[in-house]
Amino acid sequence: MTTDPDYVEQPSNNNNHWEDLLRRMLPAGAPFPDEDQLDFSISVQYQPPTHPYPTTIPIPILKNSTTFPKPTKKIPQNNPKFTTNFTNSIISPVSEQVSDQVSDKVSDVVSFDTETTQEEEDDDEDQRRTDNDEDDKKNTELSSTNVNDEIKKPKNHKKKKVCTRCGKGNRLREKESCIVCDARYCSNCLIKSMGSMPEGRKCVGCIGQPIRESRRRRLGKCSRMLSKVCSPLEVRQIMMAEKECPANQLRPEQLVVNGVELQQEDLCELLGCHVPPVKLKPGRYWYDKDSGLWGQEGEKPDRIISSKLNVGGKLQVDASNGNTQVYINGRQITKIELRFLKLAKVQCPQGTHFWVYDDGSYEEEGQNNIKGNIWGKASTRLICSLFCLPVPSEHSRDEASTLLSRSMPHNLEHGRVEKLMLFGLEGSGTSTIFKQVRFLYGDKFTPEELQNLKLMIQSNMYRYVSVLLEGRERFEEEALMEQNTSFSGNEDSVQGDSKFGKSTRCVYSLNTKFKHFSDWLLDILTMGDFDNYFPAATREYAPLVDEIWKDPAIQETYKRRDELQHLPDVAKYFLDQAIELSSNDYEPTEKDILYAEGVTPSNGLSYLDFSFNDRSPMSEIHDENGLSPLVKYQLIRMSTKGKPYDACKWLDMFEDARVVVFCVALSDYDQMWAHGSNGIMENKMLAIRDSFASLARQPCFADTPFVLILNKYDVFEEKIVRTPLSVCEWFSGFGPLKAQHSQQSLANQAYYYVAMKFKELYGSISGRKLFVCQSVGRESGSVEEALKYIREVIRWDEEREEDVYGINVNEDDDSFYNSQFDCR
Ligand SMILES: Nc1nc2c(ncn2[C@@H]2O[C@H](COP(=O)(O)OP(=O)(O)OP(=O)(O)O)[C@@H](O)[C@H]2O)c(=O)[nH]1
Ligand SMILES: [Mg+2]
Repeated sequence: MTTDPDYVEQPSNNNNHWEDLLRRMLPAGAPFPDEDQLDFSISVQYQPPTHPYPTTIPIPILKNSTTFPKPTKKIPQNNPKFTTNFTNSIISPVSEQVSDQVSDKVSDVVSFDTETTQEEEDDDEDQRRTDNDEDDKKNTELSSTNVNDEIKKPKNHKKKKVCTRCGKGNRLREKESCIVCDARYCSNCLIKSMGSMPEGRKCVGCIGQPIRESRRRRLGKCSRMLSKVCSPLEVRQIMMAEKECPANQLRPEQLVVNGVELQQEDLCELLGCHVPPVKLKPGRYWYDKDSGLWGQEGEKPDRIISSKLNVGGKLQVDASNGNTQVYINGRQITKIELRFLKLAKVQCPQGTHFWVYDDGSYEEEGQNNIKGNIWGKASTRLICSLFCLPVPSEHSRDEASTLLSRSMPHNLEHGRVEKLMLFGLEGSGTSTIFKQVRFLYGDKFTPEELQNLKLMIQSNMYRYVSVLLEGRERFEEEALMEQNTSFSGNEDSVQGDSKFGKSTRCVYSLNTKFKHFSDWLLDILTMGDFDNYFPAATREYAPLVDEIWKDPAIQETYKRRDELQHLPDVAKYFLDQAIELSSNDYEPTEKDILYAEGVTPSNGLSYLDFSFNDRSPMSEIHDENGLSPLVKYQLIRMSTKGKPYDACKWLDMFEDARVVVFCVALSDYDQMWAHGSNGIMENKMLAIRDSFASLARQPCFADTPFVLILNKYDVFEEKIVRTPLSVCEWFSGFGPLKAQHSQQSLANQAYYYVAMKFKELYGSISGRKLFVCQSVGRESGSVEEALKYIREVIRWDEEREEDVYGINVNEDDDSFYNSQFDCR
């Protein structure tokens, strides 16, 4: 491919430039893809050999192209354009012919760049003209209905992508838009049109005017374009002004509390109290003055604010639309609250009327007898937070007053937590990914945790030995039986006792000196006494374990590990270092912890708070000191041990999850799995497919983006050359292109095929796009890339939401296209 030196510098000067470049990347004769058909929802990881920081980026799928994708393309290392995360990325056009092998349906799923119709364009013209009115109307109507249903996506947004001031640029170029009138400006015109931005991103003529409500959620959130145009200090000042200047604040008439519209003094009281409802949007709310519970009208409580505020009307019995016949301070509570109360062991038969005070103490109405404190136990606070019910912080008042006493109330933004739900069938690697996230971004392991991990690792070691010893017994029996049935009287052919013409030894026969230990260990396991001895006796038997592990009979047994249930491949890793792991001063390394089984519960919930600590332009904006990122994440791992998600009654507690991540071990396509209560064996990938489908059908995740992690790519790559993908009947249509034989390219094709099968399935269930990335759970870099991909998906989803209002600034797309430009 030829290089055009001008193009990197001035891509925006020529609207067709990217097309030229793209055309050059396509094989001769391939039809040129329509930009609306680009699909970023499959990610590949590429690790260039000489680059220190590999990156995952989404690959655009170019529909209607006629050739199979070339898997990767390199970006020149010395390209000055790439100083961001994407420096080391690759991007390649991927023909959706792969998907055509699967079905055309996928192309029908909703994408961010939806096709437009004339009717919709006309509608949109009207829409735009009346948009401000509509915002206002909405504010007065204070509707809480789904915005997606309410407002059509503006269909002339291609026109809008052009800079309002200079008229230049195409839809792929970044724009920043005015938070009042939505006029868009390119980087050259931004400062000229918005000046010093004393009220944030507003055209000079819009200063003083109220913002569009649809922009409220993004107030104070910097875009990449702004951070390129202004210095970090300026960005901080502009963002602070945007969030805090009076013109951009809510107006009292936009809020109705307990059926009564607020007055200015009510709003002041509400926002000025110790614990105000942060990030308040226009709407109708209910407020329980006695407990401080606060929620949207018709919804469960959303937060706990200061009690006893004199705002709004009287709390109505049906304020939260509950139907449980249990009442708190006169309000009929919702099902979720009732479930929580039951878990918190509060007796609440139907008809109970509770009186709950702002410190959490409660009593039954009329009994004058405090029965306890609802939020008293740490465990109930945890359940509460997992159920998305508000939790009063013991220090909430202190915290809030400290925050308020600081000059920067935007610190409240620290409260933003995005929940990432991680699901996957047993063996998919969710546990490993969870641990990797903790190593990458979470808290360090405390000495106590390390001590527990050490004991767990030591116990596990004895479990592995016992599985091997048990398997050895079985194999020995089988081998001897076989030898004896084929015994033809030739006594020389067998070793051992030939007195009765029977062989008594074979490759699985254990050295007699281990016999006693072996019998004892298997006995205590059978009797359920294992935990009484281990890990306490670890050190005592460690030399023996070491010897047994090296014994040829055990090594022979290990060779047949595929036939041994409950023997993970990490057994070798730990048994190889049995002596070291048993010493007194052994401390688990990161790798030991990563490989250790049982660190996260394999049945139930675990959660982990983290934030990205990378400081690239792709990462979130940071606080005023530039130290900690403002967006926090909570990774919630939910393991159901194969139980169908339909049977998980707790799932709807996570309806506010920001993204659902489903992890699949790609290498499971040839594995068998006992399914259902009858234990019938079936291909594991079919079980995974059904499990994934059942999750995708959950109404609570109907609006949540889904990311599929295709994990264990390393094992897959190695396996695919030996075992065809089509051993799984779901993948029987896979026909790899003959021209590409290499292991990598075969694995790559198979990866896309599997991804498209899942996308097709998800599309048919939800009508939406599934995002897919690959990973190797044991490699931290790979998990890091998968996480960044998930973060991008969240951003896209945010922008999609905004696009519904016609304010998509399309920043991310631009970066990807830029990356693509450089694939020469
Ligand atoms: N080779 C390879 N092994 C992996 C990968 N991801 C996880 N593993 C291993 O696969 C095994 C199963 O992974 P786990 O992390 O236990 O996943 P899980 O079974 O979903 O989680 P649990 O239910 O807690 O057991 C472990 O031995 C991991 O070390 C990977 O990408 N490549
Ligand atoms: Mg496991």
